Amino acid sequence: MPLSGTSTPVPPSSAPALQADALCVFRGDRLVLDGVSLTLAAGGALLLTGPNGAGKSTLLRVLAGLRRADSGAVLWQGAPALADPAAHAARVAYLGHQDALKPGLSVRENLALFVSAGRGGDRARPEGDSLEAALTAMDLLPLADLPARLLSAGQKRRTALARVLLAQASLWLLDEPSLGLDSAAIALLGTALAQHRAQGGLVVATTHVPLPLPDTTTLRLPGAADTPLEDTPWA
Ligand SMILES: Nc1ncnc2c1ncn2[C@@H]1O[C@H](COP(=O)(O)OP(=O)(O)OP(=O)(O)O)[C@@H](O)[C@H]1O
Repeated sequence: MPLSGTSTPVPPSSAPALQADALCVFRGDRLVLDGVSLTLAAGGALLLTGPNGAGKSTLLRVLAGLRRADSGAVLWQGAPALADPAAHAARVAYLGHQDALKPGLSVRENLALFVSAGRGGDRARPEGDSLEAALTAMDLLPLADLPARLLSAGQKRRTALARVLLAQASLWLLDEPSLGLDSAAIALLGTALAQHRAQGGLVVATTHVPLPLPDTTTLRLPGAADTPLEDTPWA
């Protein structure tokens, strides 16, 4: 059954910043996404929920341009988003399940490598100050000179989130961003999300737990065996 999630209404004259129309994706012989549509205006946030295997990460990767849909379209400001893959990559900051850090490089070196590789960025290029600001925003200054291989899971996640801040991209696509974070780090994530949205940035995030993200729309993907929480034997 086709699904759709729509953020706060936008004036009819202006196209939503991000739009997906009737996306269908097969994985193997299973139709994982069956006509999924969504719209998101500047400053908006969309939560993708649903059971394991429902297709949340798949949808996020399609929106990021990392995976092709079998049918349907992704639009940015009303135009096909993936017609120019480099332009789309520049407007996207993607956080996957893997934190993808170089284990032998320090936290600061990992972030500096990301900046020097020119990753992301449809906004002003980050300067050295931005790197320190990203470290501060994720409370990483005390860890900045530690090799990434020595970080805990939550510390690695905070480093990956600092990289999202550094990308200076309009569209944040976050796969379970709070995974492994303690309550203090979740509060930092909430602040970063709010600042991004206040500047007109967009957020699409998958999650199994509540996130510090007010005024969101939720799109629940049903998956193969969708059991409402209240119907489970332990609820
Ligand atoms: N490489 C692959 N080949 C075939 N099927 C795959 C592949 N990777 C994932 N899938 C299937 O695609 C479906 C959707 O996976 P996806 O990772 O998008 O789900 P999800 O909603 O993000 O799950 P979770 O909540 O566990 O993170 C699952 O049924 C999964 O088994």
